[in-house]
Amino acid sequence: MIPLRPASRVSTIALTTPPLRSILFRALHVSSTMSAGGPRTIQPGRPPRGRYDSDRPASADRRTEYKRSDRPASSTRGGRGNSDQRPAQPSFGQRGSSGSSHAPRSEKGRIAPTSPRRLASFEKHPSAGSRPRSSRSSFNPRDDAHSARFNSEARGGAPVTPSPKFPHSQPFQPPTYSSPPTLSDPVKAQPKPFSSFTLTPGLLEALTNHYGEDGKTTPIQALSFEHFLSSSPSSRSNPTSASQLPTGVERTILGAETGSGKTISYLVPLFQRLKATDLGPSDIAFSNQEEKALHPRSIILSPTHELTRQSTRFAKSLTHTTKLSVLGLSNTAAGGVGARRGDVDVMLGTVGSVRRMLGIKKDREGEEEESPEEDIGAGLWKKGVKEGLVRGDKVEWLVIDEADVLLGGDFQEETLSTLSALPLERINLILCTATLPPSLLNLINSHPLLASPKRFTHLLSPGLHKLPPKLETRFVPPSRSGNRLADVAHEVRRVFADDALKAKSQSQSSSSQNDQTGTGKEKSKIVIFANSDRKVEQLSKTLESKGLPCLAWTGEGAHRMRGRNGALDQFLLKATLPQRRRRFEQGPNDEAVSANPSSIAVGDRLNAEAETGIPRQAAPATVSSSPTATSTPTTTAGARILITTSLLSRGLDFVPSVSSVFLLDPPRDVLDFVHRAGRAGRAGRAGRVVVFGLGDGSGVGTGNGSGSGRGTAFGKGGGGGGGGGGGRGPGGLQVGEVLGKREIRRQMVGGRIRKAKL
Ligand SMILES: Nc1ncnc2c1ncn2[C@@H]1O[C@H](COP(=O)(O)OP(=O)(O)OP(=O)(O)O)[C@@H](O)[C@H]1O
Repeated sequence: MIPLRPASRVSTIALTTPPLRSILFRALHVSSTMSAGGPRTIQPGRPPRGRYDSDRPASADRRTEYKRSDRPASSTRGGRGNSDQRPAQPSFGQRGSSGSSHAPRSEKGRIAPTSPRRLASFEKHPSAGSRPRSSRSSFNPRDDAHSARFNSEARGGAPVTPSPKFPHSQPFQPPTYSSPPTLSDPVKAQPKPFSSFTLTPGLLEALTNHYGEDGKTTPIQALSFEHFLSSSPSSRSNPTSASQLPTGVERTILGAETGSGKTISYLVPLFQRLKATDLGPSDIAFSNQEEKALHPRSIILSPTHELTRQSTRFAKSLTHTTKLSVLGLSNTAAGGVGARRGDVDVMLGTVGSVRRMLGIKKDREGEEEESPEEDIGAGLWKKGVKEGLVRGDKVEWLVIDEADVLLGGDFQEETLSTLSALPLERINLILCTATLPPSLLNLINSHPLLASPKRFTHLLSPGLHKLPPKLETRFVPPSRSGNRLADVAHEVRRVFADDALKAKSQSQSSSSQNDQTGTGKEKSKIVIFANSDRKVEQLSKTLESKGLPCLAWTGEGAHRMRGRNGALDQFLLKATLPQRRRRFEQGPNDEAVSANPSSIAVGDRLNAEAETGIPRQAAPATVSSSPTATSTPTTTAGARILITTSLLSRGLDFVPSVSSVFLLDPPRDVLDFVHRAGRAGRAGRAGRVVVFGLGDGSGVGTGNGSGSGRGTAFGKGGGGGGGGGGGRGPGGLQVGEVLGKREIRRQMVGGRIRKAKL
């Protein structure tokens, strides 16, 4: 008899745009109720105990499954996804039954099968091969009551008060805004055709290329275009008249849920307005020194090099017919940065690289001046690009992408020092964010650099602080074996099997309709987030040992140190560049990488050999991008699993085949959850997020008075957000562990912050 996975281990709830504050409530609540026997109070410090309904040990279940399951390792090798291929975009805001597009739902009391073969037979004979749940788990009215409450809330009903039986069921304080942000009028945010706005022909053409003739704005784009493009700067009502800001200088905050098209919402107005104020060839008379300088007209700041590279490429794809120059400081063609002179219309970079390019020295109390190598992602400094190369005198626009990160936590000081080096009083400022914590609002209302002399215009999508509409959430409590890494491997296979079955049925239905094949050709992928580099390494080794090739991507990883995204190509969506630009943008190795998936491995491996001196035959299949790892850095073309940290949780647009996001560790806070989960279900697509380990002994930021002052909800500084349950979990993982602000920054920047010698 085929051993089946106990049904009670996974609970699935179709989410339809729930308010943030109940997400983690549900996480703990559901995981508690999922265990047989009803709810249990979470006890900090207690090790997790998973429960299976059958007497069969979990390990026996898994062993059998591993033996008989498909091995994606062999089947995917060499089959790299075409990340350049832009899929048909589903229209935004479409609601669908999220459950329908994912794993086949078993009837109540039945178990979802876990391999394609079993799934196929399950579809044919739903009653065969499944067994009724044990009496302990066959039906838990609390689950249903919970789902009903939750769905009612999601549909706009009154917020649900957490059950008093669960003291930790609402671990995060709901945001307490001193003056709550006002969401924009949903009528104004209605999607409109791009052609209904007065856009320059080149921009309209580029948008049409991307999203088709009948392409429409998303809500945040509608709000932004309406605000920035409906009239000329001078004719717009100018609330700054009582202030010191020159007429027309603006302060705007763009807030919208993840994957809702915020990048276009600031790029298009920016390009349009730069075009409007374009004076032609540089009007600056350079001194000898300045001749070597770059004079950007706009700067876009991001937290990571990966995001900078992706945004740069996207910006270039939008401007190729508008004759605006775009320069990414994180490009692989970094030599080009040093070679550039004079005006640049749009310059993109991490806050670290822009700061250094502006010639700002860092002066952190208690720390040594960081070496340029700290900011390793771009490799600029290794390539001899000089500090102080950029002048801020011509900057008209400044965009801070992921503003809640860059203006909060450990990035704040660095960002503010960068802003202070620019003539902010005459620069239009756009803050862009998917989460708007009170701390960010407080900062922009009170910090002299930002608050004075005018308030910000808030353009906030009605969907702000909601999960993408078609994102489904699952919670996987600790298994009986207590080995979370093995649980992840098990769930990976389950998800791949679900997706394969779905793709197969889609392809069958399309072939019967059109006598064609071709839907769902690309195999699904999973992005797994862990809270530390060490866990990324641990998990990648475990998955590798179980025949699941993966790419581990950490801040100090070898690929990153070479300043390239090549190995990530199979996971990241890349805007298509015109041929001639592509040649300029990509070095010879990158060109090869794009042209031929298998050449990723060759190109990177040769580089790795050159840099590390380790011969390539020693390379294992798994990519290990951490310098601390014992394995040789290489790449796995065709890997379907990406394991990473907060580094890739912000802003990055993953390929549509990334169907699922796994959270290995309990999310640090609600913001962390929203951003990590938001890497799936983008652009109105269906997706799922699977959260592991929220069961007994776990807890996230429950404010247990640990006094660490870290991991607090919604960026409110100070205590209250301790380590939750704090139980020592399986495999040496700390359950309920929270990340410090500094750790987040370290993961994103990628270098070590050295302490001053006392
Ligand atoms: N009007 C549109 N129609 C269809 N697809 C769109 C539209 N605008 C943007 N997209 C697509 O939506 C995806 C997400 O866009 P984008 O990365 O800008 O989201 P975001 O809101 O910045 O997400 P995050 O908060 O995670 O940074 C991209 O693949 C983009 O091409």
